[in-house]
Amino acid sequence: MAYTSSLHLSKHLLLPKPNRARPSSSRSPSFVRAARVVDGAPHVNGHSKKAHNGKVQINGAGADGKKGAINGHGVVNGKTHVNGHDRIHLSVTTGGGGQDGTGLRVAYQGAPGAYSEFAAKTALPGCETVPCRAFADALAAVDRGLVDRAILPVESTMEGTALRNYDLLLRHDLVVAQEINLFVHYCLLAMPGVRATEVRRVISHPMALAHCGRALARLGVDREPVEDTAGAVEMLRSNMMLDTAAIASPRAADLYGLDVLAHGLQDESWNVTRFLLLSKPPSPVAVPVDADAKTSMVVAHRGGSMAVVLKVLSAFSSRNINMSKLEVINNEAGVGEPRPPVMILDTGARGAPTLRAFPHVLYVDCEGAADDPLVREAIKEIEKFAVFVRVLGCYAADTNVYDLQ
Ligand SMILES: O=C(O)C(=O)C[C@]1(C(=O)O)C=C[C@@H](O)C=C1
Repeated sequence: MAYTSSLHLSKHLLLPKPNRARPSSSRSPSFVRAARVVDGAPHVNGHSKKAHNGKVQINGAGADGKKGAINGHGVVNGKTHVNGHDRIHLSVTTGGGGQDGTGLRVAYQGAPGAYSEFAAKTALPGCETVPCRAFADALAAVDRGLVDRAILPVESTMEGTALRNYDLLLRHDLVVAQEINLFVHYCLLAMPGVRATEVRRVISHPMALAHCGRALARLGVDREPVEDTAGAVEMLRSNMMLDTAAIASPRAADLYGLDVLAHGLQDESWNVTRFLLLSKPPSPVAVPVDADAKTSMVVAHRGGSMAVVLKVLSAFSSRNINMSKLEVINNEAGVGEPRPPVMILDTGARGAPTLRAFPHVLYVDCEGAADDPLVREAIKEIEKFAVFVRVLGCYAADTNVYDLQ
């Protein structure tokens, strides 16, 4: 049987902790933190709103997504909000997310205007972004030393872990240097003058189509996946497609001069994607002394029972180490429709790094630095019963969620 189960996370994605003071950067005024948390509830524009069912409200978009909506279609500032979410307006202007990116080249999948590009610019203000046809090309560009970093989306609040991107990451001798969480606000874009009623087909990245499934069903349009959201917009523009719309960011609309037919197309109002910035080892970024560290690893085991999951949990919990992600992958051969085993580059292998196949794998993120004595002990304990452990990186935990303005 092939299955994945995920106990991950996203406490961090959903409920970011109060932020340590970071210097704001004037270099990237277009990115803001989307939510700050005080007392465990996200604050947007200084308002903390918790719905009666414990879900978070943003700018009045209720947990049922219906506030301000007429037949599920809200209209705010004259724009249609298909899923009833108000467009999120933020007044928190704390600047870019991370380190100075001046002089750094960051590869991303897609055309200019893709969410990955925004995430890279937020994480490394001032960096030069390098578009690539596919994520594999972006990672290969780091491998070959053509760029300094690649950016890879690895999970989203709506879809969980992006397994295909993890597969890619594990095949390379790269380390996680930084993380960044981006609020993903989807718009429906069309050629200037095209009306919503004229749209027969919607094109976008498969993840964007999945995140907007309910809205697209309501619109009753055909869906076609393409490589990335901004690529879809570029395609509309260059082919002058008048019966087709694209799902992409409001920034992509500005960049390519398209009309925004609707905002807030995502099925869930709280739609956050987590990206990792990857570099060649050793990581060029030291975790600042005043920052919380996070360590990501992959653990391969013999399978046969879920007891190993409990052992991993116990290795961390017995040392009071918090885990922020645990993804369980079991790809057994011969039953049902198996997924192929996970291929992991064994970077510690004698001689050249070797690709090894593992059907039973766990993806783990924990709080703490890889060289913290307790984290080291936990990993040593796991190594006793695991077949293979590879630390993917140790980096500063960034619990902020950033938004495009
Ligand atoms: O197509 C883009 O714009 C991307 O950056 C890729 C991607 C993804 O692969 O998840 C990134 C964020 C959004 O969730 C949608 C698509």
